[in-house]
Amino acid sequence: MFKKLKDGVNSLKNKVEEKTGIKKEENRPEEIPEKLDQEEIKEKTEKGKKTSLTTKAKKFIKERKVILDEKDIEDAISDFKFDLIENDVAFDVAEKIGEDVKEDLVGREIKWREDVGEIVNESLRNSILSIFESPFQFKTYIEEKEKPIVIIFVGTNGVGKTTTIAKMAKWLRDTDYKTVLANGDTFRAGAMEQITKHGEKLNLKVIKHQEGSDPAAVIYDAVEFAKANEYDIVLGDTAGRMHTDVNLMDQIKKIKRVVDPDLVLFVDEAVAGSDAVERSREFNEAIDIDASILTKIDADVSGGAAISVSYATNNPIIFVGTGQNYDDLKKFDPEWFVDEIVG
Ligand SMILES: Nc1nc2c(ncn2[C@@H]2O[C@H](COP(=O)(O)OP(=O)(O)OP(=O)(O)O)[C@@H](O)[C@H]2O)c(=O)[nH]1
Repeated sequence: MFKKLKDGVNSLKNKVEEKTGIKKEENRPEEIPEKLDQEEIKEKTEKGKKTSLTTKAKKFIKERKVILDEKDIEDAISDFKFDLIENDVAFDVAEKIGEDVKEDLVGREIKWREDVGEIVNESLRNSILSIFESPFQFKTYIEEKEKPIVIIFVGTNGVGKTTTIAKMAKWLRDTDYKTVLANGDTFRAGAMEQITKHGEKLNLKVIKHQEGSDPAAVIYDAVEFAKANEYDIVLGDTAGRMHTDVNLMDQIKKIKRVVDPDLVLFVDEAVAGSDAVERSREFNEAIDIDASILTKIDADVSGGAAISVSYATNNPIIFVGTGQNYDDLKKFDPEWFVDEIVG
């Protein structure tokens, strides 16, 4: 998973390693050579390696440590930012990560036995984890919040909103929360059928009105139903809409006004890459989302969208969709994500 991003990280590590002149552990001699082998320097220079590398190596062997300066890593960081952007990391996010890593590495004293790759890894880990940092925990929220909790799902067409609602509904049902579904997608005939089928399969109540009716009224009715029947959770589906469609964006604002949901969850597909990032920004601006869910992470995705959606909305990603079955919804774990990329 996330192979291309991993390649970018490895390339950054190799470049910084090369600049320090500190060899990878497996290539390192047991003891520090007393003096630099002049033949080796000559050979390296002749092969076209930069003089700065040999100077650095010479200095290192003499002093048994290297202090990284900006020019040592400038090019490597710049190439890395480019790799990030190529892998769906938004420009401002790539800038932030590049600057964080640079700030952390410049002036760093690296000693003989230290692993340069590991030092770069740590810098990257800290920078990416700081983007995902959030006090919000979905499970705790559901446990502690006054019931019924009303959650609406928003996003563009076909990204997996209804499927995600069904997956979440199953998990809530299995955790003994009384859950009702609301079909706020009155726009598309198939949508009603789709959510009704999920309701039947999961043995859950679905509140629906006829096609073309006001979606805000449907979800409002579901909330009233939940209150009257002591349900815990209302999951409201909404029609897929492009953030550029003013009328439909006005409609979702109305749903938010009328229903006053506890949580607005933005759903998008990880495969959409930078488009998902742009959409998350626009939806957040229009209706102030609380968290995101990225679907289709099981497809061959670059992974950059996860970092960028979180940064662009300043909100956590709480779940990822990992397939088309009911159990294919996993809690998003930033540590897992960073381990996948950085190793
Ligand atoms: N591989 C994979 N497919 C998914 C995932 N989530 C949803 N899908 C598939 O994506 C397609 C669209 O899903 P829907 O749930 O209908 O999407 P939607 O956002 O409700 O669509 P609209 O109602 O048109 O806006 C379906 O074929 C789903 O099975 C996932 O995590 N992985």
